Amino acid sequence: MATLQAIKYNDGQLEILDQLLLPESCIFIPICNVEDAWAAIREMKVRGAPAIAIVGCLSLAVELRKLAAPETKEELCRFVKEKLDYLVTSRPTAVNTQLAAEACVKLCARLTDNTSVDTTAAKEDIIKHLEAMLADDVADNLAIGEHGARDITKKNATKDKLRILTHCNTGSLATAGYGTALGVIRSLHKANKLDQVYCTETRPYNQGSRLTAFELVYEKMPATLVCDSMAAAAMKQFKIDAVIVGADRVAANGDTANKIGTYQLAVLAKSHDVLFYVAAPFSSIDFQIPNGQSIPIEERPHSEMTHTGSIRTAAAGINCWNPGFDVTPAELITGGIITEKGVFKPDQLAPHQSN
Ligand SMILES: CSC[C@H]1O[C@H](OP(=O)(O)O)[C@H](O)[C@@H]1O
Repeated sequence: MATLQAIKYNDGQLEILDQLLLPESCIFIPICNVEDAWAAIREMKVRGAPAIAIVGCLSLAVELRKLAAPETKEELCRFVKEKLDYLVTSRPTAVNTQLAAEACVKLCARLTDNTSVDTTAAKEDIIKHLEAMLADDVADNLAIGEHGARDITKKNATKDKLRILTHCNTGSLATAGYGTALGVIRSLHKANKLDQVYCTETRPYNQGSRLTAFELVYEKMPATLVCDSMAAAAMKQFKIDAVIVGADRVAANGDTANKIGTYQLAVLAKSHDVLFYVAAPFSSIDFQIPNGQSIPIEERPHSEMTHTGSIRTAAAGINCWNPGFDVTPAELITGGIITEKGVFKPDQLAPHQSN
């Protein structure tokens, strides 16, 4: 069975699954330009570190396909950089869009310097570069799945099947397909090594109950929904073998920003002697920052806490604190960081970065 798709892109036509309508409705909406993408990302119609970068960059490819080639490559690259700089402002914590923008700007510089490439050919090269992100991300996720499943199985060699707890949504709805942490869970399931997935609701946006549960039911994986407040009791009661979460930005030392609630799961995993893994492609690792203290944490609207849809569920007038993310220190990531290049100790990432 094919896994769910959050992003549809064919010959310059881009559509995204409006995740605000899940799980009740599966409705794709068109993204016709960078402004559409920015709004959809900010409103979290599409979310998930890799998916945000991919939708942003594909929206630029949509615009470039319609754009008459400018007079000069310098003009073309100014256009591209301006659009990418705007996209990066949509949500501050995930680093994927920033890294994708930097890579595209470097490509523009190489094309500008290459006198054998004219403006039209340069535009085509940039479009191809942006469009390749879809397939590259799926390939990364399949590799993450295999590396992660192998490592967890090896570290639980006496267990026939494994019990995994996961947080937020890190599956096909957060990426171009297959997923990161949920990709590892898919690979464990494929290898017939999965006893049960416990997915947390992940308040206040409920990525777990609305999105991860949707993916797990869709693919008939053995899964149980738990409230965020049940995590400690679940680890004790069900003897969880490992916690696997995603990442929005991993710092050079392995400190990891991920959905709010991740840090407390890491603390609980430590106290219950449960392995704690982060699953993330290198496109989520920011080697430009030394540790987690430099990671910007997005504050989301208070209405995400005080309302469920249009229904108020918190007392009017109460003050709120609604950070979208928290930072888990590297020393709590006891299982390691699962990447498309392998599983590494949190402080062992730098030697494996691409040049
Ligand atoms: C595949 S990483 C997904 C990552 O992004 C989520 O945040 P959001 O739903 O706010 O975009 C969450 O932190 C996940 O771990």
